Order: sequence, then C-alpha cells, then structure tokens
Amino acid sequence: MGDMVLLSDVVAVSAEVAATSSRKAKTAAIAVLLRRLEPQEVAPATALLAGELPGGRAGVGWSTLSSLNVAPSREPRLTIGSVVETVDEVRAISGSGSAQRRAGALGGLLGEATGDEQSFLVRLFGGELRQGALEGVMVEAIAAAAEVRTEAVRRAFMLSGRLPATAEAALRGGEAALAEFRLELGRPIRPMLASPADTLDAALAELGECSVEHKLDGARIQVHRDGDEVRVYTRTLREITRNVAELVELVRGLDCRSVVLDGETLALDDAGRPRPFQETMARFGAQEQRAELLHPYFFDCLHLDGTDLLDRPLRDRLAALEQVAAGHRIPGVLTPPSEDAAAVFDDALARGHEGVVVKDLASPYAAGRRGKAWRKVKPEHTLDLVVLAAEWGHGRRRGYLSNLHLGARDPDGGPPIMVGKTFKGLTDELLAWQTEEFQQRSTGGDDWSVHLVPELVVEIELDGVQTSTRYPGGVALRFARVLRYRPDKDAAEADTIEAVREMLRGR
Ligand SMILES: Nc1ncnc2c1ncn2[C@@H]1O[C@H](COP(=O)(O)OP(=O)(O)OP(=O)(O)O)[C@@H](O)[C@H]1O
Repeated sequence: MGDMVLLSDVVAVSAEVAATSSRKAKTAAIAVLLRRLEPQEVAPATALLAGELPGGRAGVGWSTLSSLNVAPSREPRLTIGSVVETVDEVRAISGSGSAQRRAGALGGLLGEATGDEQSFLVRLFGGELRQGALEGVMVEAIAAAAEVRTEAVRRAFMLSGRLPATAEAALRGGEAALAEFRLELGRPIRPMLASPADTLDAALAELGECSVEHKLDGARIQVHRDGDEVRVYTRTLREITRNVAELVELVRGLDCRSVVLDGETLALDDAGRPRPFQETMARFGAQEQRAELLHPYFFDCLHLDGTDLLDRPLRDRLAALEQVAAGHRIPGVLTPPSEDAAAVFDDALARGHEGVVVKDLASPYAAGRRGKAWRKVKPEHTLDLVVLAAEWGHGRRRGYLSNLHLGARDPDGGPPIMVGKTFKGLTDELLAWQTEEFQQRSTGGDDWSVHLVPELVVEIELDGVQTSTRYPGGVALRFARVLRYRPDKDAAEADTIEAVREMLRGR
C-alpha cells in the first residue's frame, strides 16, 4: 500500500510470469500487484497484464511501430495513468496525417520509457503480448487478490468476456459486484465446450441420463434475438450477422420475443450431406455471399422471453429449445436406453458427421469451459496444434513454405511446446495459402525456415505419439498429417502438452 504502481512494476510482473512455469508463482505475482493498485488502475493494469491495450485496439500498424527509434529513459517513471492517457490519445487520432500524429504521440510515450518498458509497449501495441493462455491464471489471480471464490470470478468473466471489467468489479465490490454480471441480449458469452471420451459406452456410463446428439462438422454459432433485432456470433465471439442473412431471417421468424440459441451451422450438398467445413468458414469471412444456404442446427437455449436459463439443467433448456425452435434442432436422442445412443452414433457417421456429443441432462451451461458434462465421441483422434514455423520446401514444393513445426499449448500460459513436424496432407491450395499467410505473420527466420507469431491453429490427424528426447516436451507425434486449418480457434484453444502426453498411454 502507499507506494505508487508504475508501468515498470507491470513489466516486471509480466516478465516474471513469462519466466516461471509454476502456475502458483504466476498467480501469486499477479495477485500481489493487483492488490497494490488504486481502484481506477485495476482495469487498465489487468489489460496490460493480459497483454491487451487498455480500452481495446488503437489502430497502430507495425510500420509505425518499427519507425520509432527513441532513446530510452534511465529511470522508470511512467504511471499506469499516463499509459492510459497516451493510448486514449492515439486511439482518438483520425483524419489526414493520422499515422504520423500517432507516431508522434507514441514516440513521446516511448521517450519516457526505460528500455524494458519500451520493448513491452512496442509489443503491446503490436498485439504480440496478447495471451489467451493466461486467462485461467488471471482469473485465479483476481480471485486471490479480491479474496473471493474463483468460480465467482470465472462466471463474471465468461458472461462479460472482459478480464479488466471483471477484475475491477471483484476488487471494488467482491462477490456481490461479480454476481451482477448477467447474460445480456446482444453480448455473446463464451461457448461451453466438450472433453473427449474414449468410447460411447464410457461416456454413457459416466453421465447417467443424457442427450446424445450428432456432432456436426460445421461452425459454432450463438444467436441473440431481442425483438426484431437478431445478431449472430462465432465461437470466438466475432459478430457475423451480416454474412448470414438466411440465419437472421430464420431466427426472426421464430415464435418468441427474445431468445439466445447455441448451435452449429453448415451448408449441405444436393444429397443432404455436409459440405466441407472450410466452405462454412469461408462464408463467415467472405464479403460476397455464396450460393449455398447455411442451415442452423440448434442444441441449446440460454435465454427465452426474459428468462435466463444458463443455470438451469440441460433438461429444462432442451424443453425451451423444443418450444421455440423445434424444427431446427440437432438430431439426437435422450437416453437410456443405450441402444438408442448407439443408433444415433452410427447414424451420425453414416451421414458423414464427426461423431456424437453426449451431454449430462442435469448439468448447467458452463460458459467457456471444457468440462466433463459434455463429452465428444469420435472414431479417430485429432489434435489442434499451433504452427510455430515452416520450412521452405524442396522439389515439387520449391518456393512454398511447407514442413510445419507444430506446438502444443502450455497450460500454464508459457509459449507453445514443439511436438513435431509435418507437410503431409497439405494440398496445393493450402501450400499456396500458407506461403502467403506465413510471410505476413513472420517474426523472422533464416534461409530454410520462417518463424511465426504462434497464433494459427491447425488440426492434425495422427497415429499416436511416442516419447522423444529431441523435443522439449518429451513427446513426439507419429505419422502426423494436416487435416485442416482451424480459423475458428485461437492459440489459447489449442490442445495442451498434457493432452498430447495422455496419448502416450495408448489412447
Ligand atoms: N451437438 C453438439 N453439441 C455441442 N457442440 C457441437 C455439437 N455438434 C457439433 N458441435 C461442435 O463441436 C464443438 C464442441 O467440441 P469441442 O469442445 O471439442 O470443440 P472442438 O475442439 O472444436 O472440437 P473438434 O476439434 O473435435 O471439432 C462445438 O464448438 C461445436 O462447434
């Protein structure tokens, strides 16, 4: 207490967190700093610790950043408040010559920063410090600093999607302030996720009464309707309302005043089979509308006509779904009996889907969590890994970035851990795409490879894993091949090194 927190304190804690692999040490370092902050510093300092610009992006490009070459100051003296002021100032600059004026304002800030602070600020503005993987640690640190239950912090974060606002509320008003976070129409919440089960029988045995549903290979959507206003969001909470007019129209036609629906969407071919996942994702990014219609397959209802259903058991949420969107539900069945579940699984595979998701009928909606209440069952195993680098190809692949270096997520928030390489499964189209894309995301390289900002996620099919002395995680992929890129996921959602190690045990 008493001594003022400086930017240099945040930078030091940030470095400490990056340097240790102990989750406990990370949490403690952040909590100690949070406790020292003045109330108005909590939100911006939390943003800085999470690698985000306080208040959101400021529109400064790498070319501006790399043009700044300012002599560092010797003594740390920048306060959190002065950083916030400059960020606001830079964000407000618009009109002609704005790049130059932004550079001027930033240059002024950097001139007051020490060398360490300068490199922190440059990486911060460049978006390089953003670390989804730290979210879990931050949630725990906020709980420790505010002396409240982690669960209360997690819930507020999931509903708001914003760590700074969550920290601010926790430290200002404790659990009572956190409990005020509600599901708001038009503000997407992070979707509930599933964890893998080895077999259908194992999932059924573990969960008791369940809903067994097709696992469609489409794209996750969350639809909010408030009166006539309909908004659609992706799994990463990006709004795509304008790209999916047919879904908006359909939900506007449902018989209700307000609703929040969770589901999957995909396009079908003439035979009614799912079109490739890439085509659905292309619709989410495309400016021009494509011909294939997207169909929604809803599997959850989080709000209906003024009533929040998040904390209700799935059984009740499915009843609400049946009431409001009966014709647009994902195919599935309630069990027992388990023969019915097996029939749904076979049917899903026969129709070209991935498998099934088995869901505990008694469970609430756990936003943002990969819990045990939803289990996915698939016939084969894949891993979602982060692309760390790529090597220039030879022969037929000359001139293309080809062999991918793949990393698994460090659950403690450190950089991804390399587990293998592959160029198998890459189509000519993907080779061309990644050659172009990687060079834009390059952080450097040498004659034979390009290193990337670790943010692209790729889904890898593999035969298994083996212990390895060559790779730092002690484990290497066997016969890995690229299935597809996962633009709907960021690095924080990649599989962890633990998930890879678990496969050693013959899963
Ligand atoms: N019936 C369903 N219930 C829930 N999710 C479903 C269902 N059908 C398809 N999905 C999709 O599966 C995802 C849930 O599986 P999981 O939590 O493992 O995500 P994932 O890692 O994207 O899965 P995968 O990589 O296996 O597709 C959801 O995000 C959703 O897009």
